[in-house]
Amino acid sequence: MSAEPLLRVEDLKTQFFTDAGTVRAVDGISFEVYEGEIVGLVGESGAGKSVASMSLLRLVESPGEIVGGEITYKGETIFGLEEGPDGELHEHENMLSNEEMRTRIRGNEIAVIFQDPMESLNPVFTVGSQLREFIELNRDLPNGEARQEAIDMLREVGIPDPEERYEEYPHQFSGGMRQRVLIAMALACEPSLIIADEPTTALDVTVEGQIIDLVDELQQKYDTSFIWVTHDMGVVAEICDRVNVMYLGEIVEQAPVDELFYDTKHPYTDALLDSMPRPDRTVEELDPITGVMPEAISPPSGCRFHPRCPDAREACKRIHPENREVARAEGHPHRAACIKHDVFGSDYEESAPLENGARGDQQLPASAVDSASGESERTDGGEHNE
Ligand SMILES: Nc1ncnc2c1ncn2[C@@H]1O[C@H](COP(=O)(O)OP(=O)(O)OP(=O)(O)O)[C@@H](O)[C@H]1O
Ligand code: NI
Repeated sequence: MSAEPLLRVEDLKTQFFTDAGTVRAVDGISFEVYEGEIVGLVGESGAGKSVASMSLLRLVESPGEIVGGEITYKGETIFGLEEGPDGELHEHENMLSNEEMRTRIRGNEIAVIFQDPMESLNPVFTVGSQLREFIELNRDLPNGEARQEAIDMLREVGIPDPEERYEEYPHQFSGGMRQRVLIAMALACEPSLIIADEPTTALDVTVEGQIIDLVDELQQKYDTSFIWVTHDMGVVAEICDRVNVMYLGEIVEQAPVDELFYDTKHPYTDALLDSMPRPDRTVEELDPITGVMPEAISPPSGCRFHPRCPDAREACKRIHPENREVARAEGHPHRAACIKHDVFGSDYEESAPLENGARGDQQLPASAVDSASGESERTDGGEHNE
């Protein structure tokens, strides 16, 4: 890609320091978002999708903390650590201040839409007044114009009779309509990037479809980029241009959406796709993923997916693969963190297969806190091929 990405995330790590140990919720993820793209973050519950999203806005709360990596947005440093002369890690000197994040970035540059609109809407104020106040706070509009702008925005997101609905309270709106209000609010400051964290998960399929169509339409009109968080591969297929598949705090596969679906490179992505209802398969053919995702507090050694992976071999218990480019498609890398691919140059081929599936659940004991980086060989020592 020649153009600079809007957002670049490099080796981002976010951890929660709990009594039970360190939760490696986001454990070294890297991805980019280019202008006008809808980029998916997909994975099972607990994969780290929401923590990753909150990290991008620097909204992680104690006992959580971003402990490593770099987040760059339009060339500015949202987060960055660098080694000082004393050998310790320090925040970049040009890292945006909390004040700048609050006044300049959040809402204005990067907006967020959550799953539950009632968390973002105050039940005691009318929808219109909340939208108007938000516009007043964030945009420099002459008196009275914010109201009109709010009504226009409600119309824009497909709310019928916006003048009347302006005066109504959130509980008078259906779930889908409330989600439209949040989209209006997110769009109100014309941000360049919107992070949508499972915004349609609570809605029924028909309403979900309508919201997705709306977002598609608005995205084309305003050329806004999106990070779309979901556990649903069907939604990914509908809306995303490129996709990041997350498993236990890591991105295990990254590719343009068609490439991901038709030339899948990671067994976890395969499993997600097999468990998804599709028009070309009957319900009986659905194949739920075996086992449960282990805790981020004690990830398995080697490849974190190996205890559930149908392709796992002995080497997978030992080698912790980084997300490495295995192909290119549509001018973008197709990356996968799986040593069965030749570019890893591992002994996968010669290694003995593991009998997964038959063995059920093979989680490591909880005492193995932090075992992942301590005991595994990593593949990311030097030979990057990008
Ligand atoms: N406040 C917290 N304290 C401790 N651990 C946390 C906290 N918040 C999140 N985690 C842990 O971080 C990991 C990632 O959680 P996250 O909410 O990002 O998952 P997710 O992919 O968004 O899942 P879901 O689909 O359920 O929303 C999980 O192991 C979770 O238990
Ligand atoms: Ni989440």
